[in-house]
Amino acid sequence: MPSSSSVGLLIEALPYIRKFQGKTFVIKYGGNAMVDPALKDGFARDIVLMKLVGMNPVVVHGGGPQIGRLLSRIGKESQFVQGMRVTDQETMDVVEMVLGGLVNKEIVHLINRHGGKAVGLSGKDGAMIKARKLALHAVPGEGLPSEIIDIGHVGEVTGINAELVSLLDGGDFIPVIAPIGIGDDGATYNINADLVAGSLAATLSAEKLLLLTNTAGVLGADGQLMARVDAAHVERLVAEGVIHGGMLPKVRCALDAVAAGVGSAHIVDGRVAHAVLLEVLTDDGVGTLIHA
Ligand SMILES: Nc1ncnc2c1ncn2[C@@H]1O[C@H](COP(=O)(O)OP(=O)(O)O)[C@@H](O)[C@H]1O
Ligand SMILES: CC(=O)N[C@@H](CCC(=O)OP(=O)(O)O)C(=O)O
Repeated sequence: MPSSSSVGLLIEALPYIRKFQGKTFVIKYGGNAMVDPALKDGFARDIVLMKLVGMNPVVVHGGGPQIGRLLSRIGKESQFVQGMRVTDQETMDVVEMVLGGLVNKEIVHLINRHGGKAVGLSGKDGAMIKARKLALHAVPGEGLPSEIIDIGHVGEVTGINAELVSLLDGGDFIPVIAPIGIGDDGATYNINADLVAGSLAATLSAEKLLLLTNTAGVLGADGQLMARVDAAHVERLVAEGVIHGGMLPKVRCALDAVAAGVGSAHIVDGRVAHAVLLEVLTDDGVGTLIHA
């Protein structure tokens, strides 16, 4: 017998389930949030439940730590500039193997084991993610000499062909996407998963963009969680160095997504059990809301 408190939770979820019928949610599952087997199971069940009650979850995954582990096994150090992995040709091969292979299939398998119908794709499938070489600009105070920094085969999204994603959504499938892009020149690009999630959310006019990571959300100068933050405040925190590293692409893509019409963007603590459902189906959101 469910207790009255679990019935209360279901009743709390009801208006959200009605409001979000048929709506698309882009959920970025960061490599740092894929730590504990119970949490991973919880994530998969959240996604399956969303689909069963009529929403369209689209998963974009990272896998930075998993890439780093394989690189170190072949004797290669990981190096990051502004949260982006410096990617030579050998690193690009490892990135494609780990993201398109291991991590993608692990998530697909998890979702399917919990009763979903997940299909794994990389940006090469259906020519989905078009990219060009990222022009990374030096941030003041970083001590780097040139205006534009060359970090190798790192890409930025130039276009998304979401036809395949829409087809899968319509057919009851759950797309699980690895952030690999293709250039006009045929080159393969390593793209930060946050940036792919943001662009995909904008292309699909998503209701929400959720970025699951390993912090409570965006922390301010005092180290406290910020419940909401806007564009001007983000730029101040970046200039002060309070937002740095892996949080930079997150806040930037979240701002771009809301500016492009995505309903809302949230940076969410993936270490909290069922963080996705807590954000989507309850009155108290978790993490930081990024608004224009
Ligand atoms: N202001 C900030 N608030 C929270 N985290 C921050 C902030 N600035 C930098 N970070 C860093 O960003 C990290 C999240 O980015 P990243 O490691 O790339 O995660 P993911 O693998 O989930 O994409 C945090 O663990 C933290 O170290
Ligand atoms: C260019 C770049 O940095 N690409 C990332 C792609 C994976 C990713 O984004 O993983 P997380 O979300 O787990 O950090 C990388 O090589 O690590």
